[in-house]
Amino acid sequence: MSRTIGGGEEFVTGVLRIPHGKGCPAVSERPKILVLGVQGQLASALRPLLAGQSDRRAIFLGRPELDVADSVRLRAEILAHSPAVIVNATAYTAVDRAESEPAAAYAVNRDAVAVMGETAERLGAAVVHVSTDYVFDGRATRPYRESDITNPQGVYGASKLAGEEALAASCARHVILRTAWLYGASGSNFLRTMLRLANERDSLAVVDDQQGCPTAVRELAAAIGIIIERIIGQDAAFGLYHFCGAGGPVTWFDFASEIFCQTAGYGLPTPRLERTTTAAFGAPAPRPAYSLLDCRRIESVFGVTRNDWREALATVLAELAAAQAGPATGLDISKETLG
Ligand SMILES: NC(=O)C1=CN([C@@H]2O[C@H](COP(=O)(O)OP(=O)(O)OC[C@H]3O[C@@H](n4cnc5c(N)ncnc54)[C@H](OP(=O)(O)O)[C@@H]3O)[C@@H](O)[C@H]2O)C=CC1
Ligand SMILES: Cc1cn([C@H]2C[C@H](O)[C@@H](COP(=O)(O)OP(=O)(O)O[C@H]3O[C@@H](C)C(=O)[C@@H](O)[C@H]3O)O2)c(=O)[nH]c1=O
Repeated sequence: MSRTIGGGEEFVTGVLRIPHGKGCPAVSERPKILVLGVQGQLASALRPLLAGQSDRRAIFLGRPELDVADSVRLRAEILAHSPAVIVNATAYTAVDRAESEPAAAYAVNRDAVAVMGETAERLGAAVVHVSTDYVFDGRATRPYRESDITNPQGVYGASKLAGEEALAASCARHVILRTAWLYGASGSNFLRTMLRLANERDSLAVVDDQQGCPTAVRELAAAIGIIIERIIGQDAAFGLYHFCGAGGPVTWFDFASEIFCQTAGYGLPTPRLERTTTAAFGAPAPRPAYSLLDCRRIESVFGVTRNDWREALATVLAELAAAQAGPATGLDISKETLG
């Protein structure tokens, strides 16, 4: 099976082969980066980033061709590709659904990560893994540091913490990046949910008692790109890092307000926003009331810079507008495009 997805890259039975230019090292000599995950927010943001590196080979493997919960196949695929670096961009991210599907959440968020770690250790490969602010209980009064005690409140956060622990136990060289409130121009995220709901309703109630900071997925991908380079250059400090947008804390209500403030500039209708509470909203999964991440460690060790979340949002909206340019507004937020 062969089909083309975005930017002319060829997608062959689940393997995305990144084209390369002249004068590059032979294909077999280039360090291979195996990205697990194809369609998700992070995998989609990593694709153009890794495509720009002519001296690396990047392979994307994910559903439907590879189910990472199939541990036998996952192990076999990693061994067959024998990468220098594995980036795990798969996860079970349905926070509310995880409460009633814990086995499915743990299969992807813990067990698959354990297999990635064990297999990487056998190969001498490094693993870059992504985790979440939802490993914390939200009772802090200052940004969470990497050394702070975890205490997840829901199944999703608990399964992600179990994945962190499984990777650490594997003894593979690894970097775990905890991030928060990820969003981008594509995929399933709060920004796109807000734009879709604004198409359907005149008013929206949004919780104003959970504090954190939105993170543009393209910025997380850029940080991962820097970390991959340092790993390949044998210059990486492995371990646990926090990474989220700068300028927080804000609430989901603040995020929604800023979204509609900025999209008004594109001539889009602005729904009336009402503040609500987590209790009144009544989502099935508990979420931390405060989950701002202290990101000084990744800034100092890897030189990663972070943008103010409002500026990052403006960039993402411009990207969305460019990708979906409509003649009238420049930003097409029809139900069809937002899914
Ligand atoms: N989204 C967020 O707000 C946040 C995310 N994170 C973490 O960041 C990382 C990236 O998240 P993000 O890109 O947003 O997540 P997405 O939900 O956008 O993508 C996850 C991807 O994993 C794939 N996947 C799930 N189960 C399997 C499986 N069994 N086999 C193969 N692939 C599978 C999904 O495939 P399919 O498309 O087929 O479902 C999907 O493409 C995750 O580790 C997540 O926990 C951390 C903080 C915030
Ligand atoms: C759609 C909607 C949500 N909300 C609330 C529910 C929830 O408390 C908050 C965020 O809702 P969402 O369901 O979009 O986001 P949620 O699934 O909680 O997002 C989380 O995803 C996982 C994967 C993470 O790792 C976290 O960092 C975080 O980004 O906003 C409203 O108040 N009004 C609304 O109309």
